[in-house]
Amino acid sequence: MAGVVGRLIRCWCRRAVAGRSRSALPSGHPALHPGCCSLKVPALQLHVSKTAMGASQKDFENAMNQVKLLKEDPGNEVKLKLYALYKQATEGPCNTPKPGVFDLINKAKWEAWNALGSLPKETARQNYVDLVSGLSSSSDSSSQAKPEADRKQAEYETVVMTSEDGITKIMLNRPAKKNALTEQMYQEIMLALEAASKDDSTITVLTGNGDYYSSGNDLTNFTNIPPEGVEAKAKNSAILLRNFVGSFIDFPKPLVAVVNGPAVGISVTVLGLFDLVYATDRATFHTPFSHLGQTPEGCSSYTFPKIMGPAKAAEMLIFGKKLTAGEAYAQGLVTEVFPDSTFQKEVWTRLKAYSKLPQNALRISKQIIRSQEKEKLHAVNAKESSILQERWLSSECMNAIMNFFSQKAKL
Ligand SMILES: CCCCCC/C=C/C(=O)SCCNC(=O)CCNC(=O)[C@H](O)C(C)(C)COP(=O)(O)OP(=O)(O)OC[C@H]1O[C@@H](n2cnc3c(N)ncnc32)[C@H](O)[C@@H]1OP(=O)(O)O
Repeated sequence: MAGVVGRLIRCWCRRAVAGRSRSALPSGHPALHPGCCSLKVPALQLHVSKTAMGASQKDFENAMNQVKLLKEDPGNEVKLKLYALYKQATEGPCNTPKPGVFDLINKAKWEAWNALGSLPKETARQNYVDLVSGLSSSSDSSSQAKPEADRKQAEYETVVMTSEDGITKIMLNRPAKKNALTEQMYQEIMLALEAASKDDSTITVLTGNGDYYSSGNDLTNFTNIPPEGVEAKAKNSAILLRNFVGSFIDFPKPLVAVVNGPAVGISVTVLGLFDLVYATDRATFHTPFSHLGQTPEGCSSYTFPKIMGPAKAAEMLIFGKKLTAGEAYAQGLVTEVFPDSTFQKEVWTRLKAYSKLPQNALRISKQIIRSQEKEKLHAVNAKESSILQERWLSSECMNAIMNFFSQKAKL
């Protein structure tokens, strides 16, 4: 089914990007027209309410025009994201009924929009502008050489993305909150990964700013309950989680975690989807799911037993044992541990050398290794997300989160 949707979306979007339906364009946003698709859906006329734009209306309109000028097809995932961010920025949370199961294109569009949950309009608008600027800079870079300077890519609020020496670095940037992952941060990491997958870099790195790599899911994510209630919140969170982990499963380039400090929860479980995990000897690896009334995610219910054996995986994922960097290395979760004093220097020297290797050979080698299990990983991700959707409604989970905020029950 996904293949069918992919083909229909590619077809639907091709005409939009090629601008063949440009004449149907309302002033502003490109119409997304089904083009040659066998499945006929009305051309999407997106009208922008002036009041929805706010202060960055000019940037927003410029971004919409930039989409029409893109030299390269950014891929259907990105086009669905553009569509979703546009709707969120102009209409707010998804407010239409879910299309029928056979209405493949509109269902894919609806799911993309719905996955943004209660993302504020202003954030959606900014993310739209950032995504387009990332696309424009990468399509420009394919046509002209840029000095090998530190090129700051799209502006995000919770991550910093830079590209230099063939390496795109995505740095989690909420050090005061131990880089806890808010809903906005999940979205921005996905957007940054999408941009990194399309830019001219060879390797992509995820790291943290400050003394923590990441303390995992921001527990305040469970406190902003929308008017639709906790069930809707759990459902939207499960969609967001599945999309987030899916971004790592599908990432096409060598992906490296530079674990600069302690790592908790989902920031640990997705490590099984990275190609290299370099850690400072200060780092620890903690997956306290039972403690929080929750269950494993990030495909760790499958990857961790494969990496470290069922007994060690159970000790981490079921019983919440916190590993030192040395233990994580011994169990195969970490590729190499470095002394904290020389960690950054050693790791970046090594990565700069790796980034000089033939780009396509690196990418194709990764694909050979990862493609054998991609379908399985997506199935595991779907299962884990649906189980967590239930767990988040449990009293065990709600009590654990209240404990954290009332007594600051630290892990
Ligand atoms: C869309 C949903 C997807 C969900 C996917 C499922 C994911 C599951 C997980 O990731 S489970 C793991 C969740 N993480 C935690 O439970 C960690 C909670 N934090 C702590 O236990 C501690 O903060 C610590 C051990 C990480 C660090 O302790 P310490 O060194 O003493 O620092 P502070 O506690 O003072 O932290 C500074 C500041 O940051 C706030 N903070 C830290 N981590 C989180 C967090 N995960 N969520 C929310 N806030 C966090 C902490 O409250 C302090 O804030 P303050 O300065 O008091 O305002």
